[in-house]
Amino acid sequence: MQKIAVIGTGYVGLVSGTCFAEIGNRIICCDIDETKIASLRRGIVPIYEPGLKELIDKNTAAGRLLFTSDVGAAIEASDIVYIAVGTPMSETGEADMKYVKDVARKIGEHLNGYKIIVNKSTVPVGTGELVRQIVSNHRKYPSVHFDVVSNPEFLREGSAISDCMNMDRAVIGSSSDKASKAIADLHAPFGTRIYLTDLESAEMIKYAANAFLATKISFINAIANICERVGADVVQVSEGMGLDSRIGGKFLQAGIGYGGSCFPKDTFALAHIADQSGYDFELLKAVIRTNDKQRLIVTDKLKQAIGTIEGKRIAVLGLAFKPHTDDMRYAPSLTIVPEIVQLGASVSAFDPIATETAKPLLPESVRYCGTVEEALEGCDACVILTEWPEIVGMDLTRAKRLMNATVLIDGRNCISPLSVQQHGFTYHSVGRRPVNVVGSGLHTANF
Ligand SMILES: NC(=O)C1=CN([C@@H]2O[C@H](COP(=O)(O)OP(=O)(O)OC[C@H]3O[C@@H](n4cnc5c(N)ncnc54)[C@H](O)[C@@H]3O)[C@@H](O)[C@H]2O)C=CC1
Ligand SMILES: O=C(O)[C@H]1O[C@H](OP(=O)(O)OP(=O)(O)OC[C@H]2O[C@@H](n3ccc(=O)[nH]c3=O)[C@H](O)[C@@H]2O)[C@H](O)[C@@H](O)[C@@H]1O
Repeated sequence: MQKIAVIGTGYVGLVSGTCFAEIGNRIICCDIDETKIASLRRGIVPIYEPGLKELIDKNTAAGRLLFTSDVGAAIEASDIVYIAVGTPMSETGEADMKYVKDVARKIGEHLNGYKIIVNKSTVPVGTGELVRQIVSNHRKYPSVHFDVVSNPEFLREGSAISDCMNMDRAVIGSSSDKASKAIADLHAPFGTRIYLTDLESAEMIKYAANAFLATKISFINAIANICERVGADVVQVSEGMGLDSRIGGKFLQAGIGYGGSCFPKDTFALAHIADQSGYDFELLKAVIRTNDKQRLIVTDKLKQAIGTIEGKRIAVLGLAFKPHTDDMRYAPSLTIVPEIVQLGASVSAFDPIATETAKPLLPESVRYCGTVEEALEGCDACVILTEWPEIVGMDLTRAKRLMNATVLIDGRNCISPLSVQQHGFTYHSVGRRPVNVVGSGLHTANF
């Protein structure tokens, strides 16, 4: 059993702290946000993540998971201190390191014995060294030693618990073998593969991984745009490409582009790191530009389908940046909904979970609906922005009855073209052919 302080109770701090508790460690999750800590102590989990509340309740009841706003006391009571605070995008594109630096100072001030300081936040290369210097400079007892480790997080929102419990790999970077071993041992109960490296490479692995995944998405979106023009079907193209094990089928789902708290900010941050190092990362900059443009295709398609948007009623289905989360950070809906409203349409929006997070961020005129059906009633077109199961599985017969006109813009390619066509809808997707060719797809050799 390790005594661990996790500083920052955002997605990463809460999920990884809870998973470390689940495998038998004593975890103190701490945050300077006292309201958040007070809620967590009352059993109210501030984010929507499937399975998280149940796991928090189980581990708090077992006494393995504690919450406090006294960050100093949590540091003093622990042998391992995880930094899991935000590194948001600053105005100039680079990661804002303010919170990490504040935490490093705090750790220095409360370093009452040997501790391993582990950075889980996504940070520019060199941050481990920066943390080491800040902690050193603020040490109350200069004779007390510490080690710094980089252990970046790879979980995805919406499947965070399972990602954490079944990591593909844990990347552990440090110049101290003793500290690396301790953090590798901590991961042993997860049965995960361990990749040991130096601090700088571990920090770079995180950015490179996110930038590569973002590149796959922008690449397939560009292919989808070409498919539309030349009459190919991007779903079949990506399936056919993905069967090559060197390419792999994951992250090749075309649509309106990536959003969320990480890909947008991490691609910008890596482009900035490259610029600072004297390398113009043109490829990554093109990935970002392609993604920014991709969300604009929704209103183009809408105009194409219904002519003028002014005075029309549009149903927007899905607001969160992906299903199974209430996170609205850099969600495509934040660009698309204001654009539709600005073009003079009235918007009826439905999202099963993200409505409350979305409200302060979207135009006041948006009408929020409790069901897909309520949003569809009387509308001239329906736009799908997030592939929530209740949206993918909507009753098309009922939808057709409720809608004024039968235009469906599927920004996530999540509805079967054949099915919408059979129900009499005019279907607009991102790079799909209106109807799949019968007999297409994977067949065995003796077909
Ligand atoms: N959200 C995600 O799915 C993933 C995020 N990451 C990375 O992990 C880091 C954290 O991300 P999120 O959890 O989304 O962040 P977040 O912004 O949601 O939460 C950060 C928390 O840190 C707290 N905090 C800030 N300064 C503090 C201080 N001095 N002392 C104590 N608490 C403090 C804030 O009050 C907030 O509750 C970022 O670097 C992010 O890029 C990595 C993988 C996945
Ligand atoms: O650093 C992070 O914060 C995390 O960022 C992403 O996780 P997340 O943003 O939660 O969600 P993803 O499932 O990766 O989706 C990101 C965006 O890409 C979009 N996407 C994803 C896959 C795809 O094929 N096509 C596509 O458009 C999604 O709709 C979503 O908007 C990474 O997948 C995680 O490994 C990483 O830890």
